[in-house]
Amino acid sequence: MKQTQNAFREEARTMALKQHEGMTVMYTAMGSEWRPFGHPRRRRPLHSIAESLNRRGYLLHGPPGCGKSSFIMALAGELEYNICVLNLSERGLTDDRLNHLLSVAPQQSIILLEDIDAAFLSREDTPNQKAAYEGLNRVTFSGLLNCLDGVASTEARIVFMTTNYLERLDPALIRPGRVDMKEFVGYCNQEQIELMFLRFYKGEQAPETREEVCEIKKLVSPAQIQGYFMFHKHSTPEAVLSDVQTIWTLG
Ligand SMILES: Nc1ncnc2c1ncn2[C@@H]1O[C@H](COP(=O)(O)OP(=O)(O)OP(=O)(O)O)[C@@H](O)[C@H]1O
Repeated sequence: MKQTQNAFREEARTMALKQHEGMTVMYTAMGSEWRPFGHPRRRRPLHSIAESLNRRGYLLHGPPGCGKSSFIMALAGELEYNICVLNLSERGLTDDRLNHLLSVAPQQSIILLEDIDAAFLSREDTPNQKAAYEGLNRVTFSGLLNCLDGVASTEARIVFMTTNYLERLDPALIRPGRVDMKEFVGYCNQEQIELMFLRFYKGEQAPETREEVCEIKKLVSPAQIQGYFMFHKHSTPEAVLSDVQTIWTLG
């Protein structure tokens, strides 16, 4: 019986080794032994290190409701990637847990760190706030940087961060190598307003209403326009047209 078990184990080991041929397995120390950690990674030729310097992380910044998350959803759909969302402000998320989660995140996935500015204290916070913060079990800034550098070396993962406040981010977080592309996602321009109205109203009462919106010349987000559409789902064209000002006050 024992012999059969050993033979079976040996065969499983050989099969596992075969399966991971050409792959680099990562291990972590658990007590006194090493255990495989995360998914095996394809062996990395040296020249790929230089190549990958160009494709590590992306930062989308801009006012709320302008489409940062929607863009990432659409991109994931297009690439057939999954999205792993992480809230760094979550209580109990320590450096180790973050490191672990990033290592075992499914392959072909976008790691999305939302509202990255909210995860750390800014220099203006009071000593009281700092003390309260330090008492919590949380991710440290240097822990996050290490984790990000680790993810960057794995294949088939893309890191996206979003924030409403670019100016609150520490330059170390968004330096090239960690964030290689920063993109501002802002309020609607006239063309976008037109497109949204035309799509929603299929041309019916669209023209006058969108002209009204453009004429007001106030910044408007796609989320605000969408909220307005929802509010007026069953309204008459006259009501839609007479109520344009509420785009900025609804919700
Ligand atoms: N370009 C767009 N076209 C149509 N709808 C949009 C567009 N951008 C955003 N929306 C709609 O606005 C809502 C909010 O968008 P989203 O969550 O992507 O914004 P966000 O920039 O990520 O906001 P926040 O900074 O608050 O997280 C969603 O319901 C989305 O459908």
